[in-house]
Amino acid sequence: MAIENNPVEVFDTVFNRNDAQLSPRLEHGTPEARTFKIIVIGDSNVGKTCLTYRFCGGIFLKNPEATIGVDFREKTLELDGERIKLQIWDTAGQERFRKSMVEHYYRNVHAVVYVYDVTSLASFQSLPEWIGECSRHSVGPMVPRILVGNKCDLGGHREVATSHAQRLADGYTFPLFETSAKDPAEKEHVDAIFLTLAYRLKSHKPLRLKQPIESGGPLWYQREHETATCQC
Ligand SMILES: Nc1nc2c(ncn2[C@@H]2O[C@H](COP(=O)(O)OP(=O)(O)OP(=O)(O)O)[C@@H](O)[C@H]2O)c(=O)[nH]1
Ligand SMILES: [Mg+2]
Repeated sequence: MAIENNPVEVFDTVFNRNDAQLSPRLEHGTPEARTFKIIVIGDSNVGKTCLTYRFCGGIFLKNPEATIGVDFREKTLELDGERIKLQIWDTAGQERFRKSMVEHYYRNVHAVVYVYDVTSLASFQSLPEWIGECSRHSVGPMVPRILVGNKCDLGGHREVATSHAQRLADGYTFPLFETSAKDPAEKEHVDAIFLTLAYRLKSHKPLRLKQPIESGGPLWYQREHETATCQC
């Protein structure tokens, strides 16, 4: 769902719920899934919308419009018998379309996907800026993050070598994925990005709130074991 006009107003009206309700929950005795908020960020045109569409809907969007504010997509997975709902926030890369939404993006976020375009050195060079924006919005070090190089199907136009990206990822200790939202053969790799996060999140239990949710403070998690099999 695209947010247009006044993004914040529409956001509040359409979703009619506050960020506290987006925090992970498992209501015992009910089939409700624990819900985790994942934000997808990076420069405009790197393919954030196409990647999230490929994961949630299984298709490649040929002519997506630039995202205005944020689009929400959800996917529920069953991992080791537990239902996990990923609420994916596909954010706008263009500054003018994200200004009024930025606080919403980062509030109570559980995981972050940073996307760059392997055929655009500029989009890769922007990554420290995006990572810095997360820190400025109090996204803590325990929040799982993944670096994704998209548009690998355009191999002949590549401007960012895998080794170069790997060095950056290693420096931040983020996993690196290179893939293509366009190439149907890459669907499994696209899924792997979000499954990796789902497994990481699944093994996290809410530890305590350093600040009350109402004040916009981050949630912090205690890592437990990671699980090994997927039944999604
Ligand atoms: N060749 C190729 N093109 C892609 C791929 N993913 C996205 N595109 C194209 O790249 C363009 C931008 O894709 P979007 O998904 O809209 O990019 P975005 O990051 O969401 O852009 P903003 O919403 O403006 O932040 C579109 O023309 C897509 O068709 C890919 O894997 N390969
Ligand atoms: Mg988009």
